[in-house]
Amino acid sequence: MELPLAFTDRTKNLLKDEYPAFEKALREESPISIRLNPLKTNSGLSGQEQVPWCKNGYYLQDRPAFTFDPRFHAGAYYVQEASSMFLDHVIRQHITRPVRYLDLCAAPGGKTTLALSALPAGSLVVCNEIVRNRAHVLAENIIKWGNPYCIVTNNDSATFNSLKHYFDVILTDVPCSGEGMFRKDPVAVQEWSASNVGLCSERQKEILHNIWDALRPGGILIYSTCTYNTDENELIADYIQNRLGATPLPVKTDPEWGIHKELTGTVPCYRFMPHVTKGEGLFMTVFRKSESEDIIPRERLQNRISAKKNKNRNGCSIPDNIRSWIRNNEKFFFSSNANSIFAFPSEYSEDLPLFESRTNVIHAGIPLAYAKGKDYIPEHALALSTFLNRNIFPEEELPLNTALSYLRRESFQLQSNERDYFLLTFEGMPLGWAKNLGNRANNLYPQEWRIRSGYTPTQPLPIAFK
Ligand SMILES: C[S@@+](CC[C@H](N)C(=O)[O-])C[C@H]1O[C@@H](n2cnc3c(N)ncnc32)[C@H](O)[C@@H]1O
Repeated sequence: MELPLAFTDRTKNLLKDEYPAFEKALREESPISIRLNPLKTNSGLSGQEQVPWCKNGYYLQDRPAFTFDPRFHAGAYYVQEASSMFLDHVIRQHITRPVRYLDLCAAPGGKTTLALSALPAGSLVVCNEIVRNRAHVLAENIIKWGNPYCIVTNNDSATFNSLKHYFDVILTDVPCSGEGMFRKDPVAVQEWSASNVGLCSERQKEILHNIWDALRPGGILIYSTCTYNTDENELIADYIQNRLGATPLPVKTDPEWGIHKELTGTVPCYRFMPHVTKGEGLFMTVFRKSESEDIIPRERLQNRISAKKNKNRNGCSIPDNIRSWIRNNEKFFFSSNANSIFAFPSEYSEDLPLFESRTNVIHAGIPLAYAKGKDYIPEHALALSTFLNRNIFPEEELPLNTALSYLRRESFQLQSNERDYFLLTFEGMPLGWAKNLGNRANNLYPQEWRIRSGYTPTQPLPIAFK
């Protein structure tokens, strides 16, 4: 790896005596890590080292071909770089009651799926991505994770400006110059320039201004980047303190984790660098918004919208049998939209219409079914939802080869002759639906999610759940 000269000059200045160790570590292999979905796997991983700052994070010894593991497609785990999992520690330390949480720059969804597992149960997560095709990848990962307390939007950060004091917590995992990805991604090295660092830091300030009003007084802001320079890190932390008037919120950490403290200024910052921490580059700092402003009651925002939008909810005619497709259905409200039926947690029945009217919602709650003629076809998201009622549909467990054929959307046959919608599983985990016609089955796996490679592994899967 040929590092840009301006980068080495700047970083030598910053790290001083530590620089040689840092550069040496940049030339070493990146550790591989995954984070388990506690709602889909209630165990740990056998024989693997745990990521110390994340309850469900594990290092792997090698990089398996995740694409050919059906459990990956079932949402049993997310492949995430270990340093990023520090968010788990921050959330568990500072957030103890259910919150309304915004993940502003969320695709592909690593930190969103983490928050969905780490936040107190009953929290609502709104995750947003500005780039349209990345927003769809985000929605795919949220659907696989299977937690219904989530809304996915595709908007510019300025859109959130009007939701004054709505969120209790906002994570801004901002676009940055990506120095922390140099070891994993050669493109990040090629695209780096000192002028881009300047552009990134201006954009970061603009993003922070855009969402600042949406955070309630007393609410928490988590700011993170995956870069090393201070322009996008400590200097932005100073800016949040001095220009936005926020108070830094220290995070207790274990010295054994090797987290580096701030390199300039006095705001407590948490720096992950490969010569001291086992992971890629990450910077994180946490603030509390001052309580001095009067809080705008959330109801005031909601009432303007919800009366009209909610007219059709709950009361609309949803067939009872479809309501029974999810567990604890008394905790959800049901709604239909064109030919589709979906469910959303009742305690947020006033919130969804707000987002539907102010943002571009591309996924919310649990899509249940869509009407085709007289038939209701179960949605793929229902198969992957952690609220799916497993007593409704017949199931068939697939061996590895057939599971991979199914995930490639190839045609295949089921053991059963029963004509019905079948839930297909691998090691007991739902993968999706097939409509069994007796002599053959229609593969209902989403076309755009299918595995595009014909390769089938011959070795047993290298990840062993306990
Ligand atoms: C560091 S990545 C987010 C990674 C994500 N949080 C995760 O953990 O998987 C930053 C994201 O910000 C998005 N982005 C780019 N420009 C933006 C802007 N002006 N405002 C908000 N987000 C932006 C990028 O498309 C990218 O998906």
